[in-house]
Amino acid sequence: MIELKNVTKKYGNVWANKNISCVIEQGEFVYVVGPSGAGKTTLLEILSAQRSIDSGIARIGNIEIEYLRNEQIYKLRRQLGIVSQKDLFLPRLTIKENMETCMSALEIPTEKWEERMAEVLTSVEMMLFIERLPQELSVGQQKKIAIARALLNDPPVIIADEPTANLDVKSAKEIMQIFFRLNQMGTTIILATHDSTMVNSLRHRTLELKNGELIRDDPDGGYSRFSDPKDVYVW
Ligand SMILES: Nc1ncnc2c1ncn2[C@@H]1O[C@H](COP(=O)(O)OP(=O)(O)OP(=O)(O)O)[C@@H](O)[C@H]1O
Repeated sequence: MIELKNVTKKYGNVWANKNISCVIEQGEFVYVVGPSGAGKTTLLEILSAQRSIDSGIARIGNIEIEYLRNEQIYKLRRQLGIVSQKDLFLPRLTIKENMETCMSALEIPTEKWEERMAEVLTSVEMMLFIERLPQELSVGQQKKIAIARALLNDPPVIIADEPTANLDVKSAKEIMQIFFRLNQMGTTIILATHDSTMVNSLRHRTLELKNGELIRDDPDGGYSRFSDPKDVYVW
């Protein structure tokens, strides 16, 4: 379970997150929506222990994020799958070498590397691309690799920040199918997006932020109460 109680984060005079409270249970699929600058990335960074908070309480499991010492933060992050807005790959290393670097950091035993890498890359249909350099892949393919990398430690929770940004509809659907499949297998998914059509098409609980405040926590989902019901993708 993830729990936020009156969480606040300010940058100077800007309330990036203001008094946010919510509980996310294991196995939920939650969209985080809102206009640019609403505080989505800040919220996801708090949930993944990448950002400190000014006040309130943020808990992942029974771990209180604010009071973590450094090595505990490192341990906690290793239990989360994080897909950031900008996926950082080591540009001179192949996908295989990038994955190996990550598995080394995660302290996965070397004898398990090949099997683990094949498992996660096959799950996103990218096994054929392991000898390529990151820049030799399309944006959508890089995103799939980023998801595969986030799966290496088999995390119970995946936090993804706009994973379909800058993708065409077909690629966006493919990426979302991966998240839906993972969720069906029990993984908690917390996913920030601007894609109102996606949020309306496959409805899940939706947290809507505006000016740093949580203005809607809707278990029935949908981008907005006022959104056009015809505004959906055909799957
Ligand atoms: N490191 C920072 N320093 C100063 N202000 C910041 C910083 N990070 C975010 N902000 C400000 O906090 C507010 C929330 O930003 P955040 O990136 O969380 O929004 P967002 O909803 O993710 O936006 P987008 O959809 O454009 O990615 C914005 O006003 C932003 O300018």
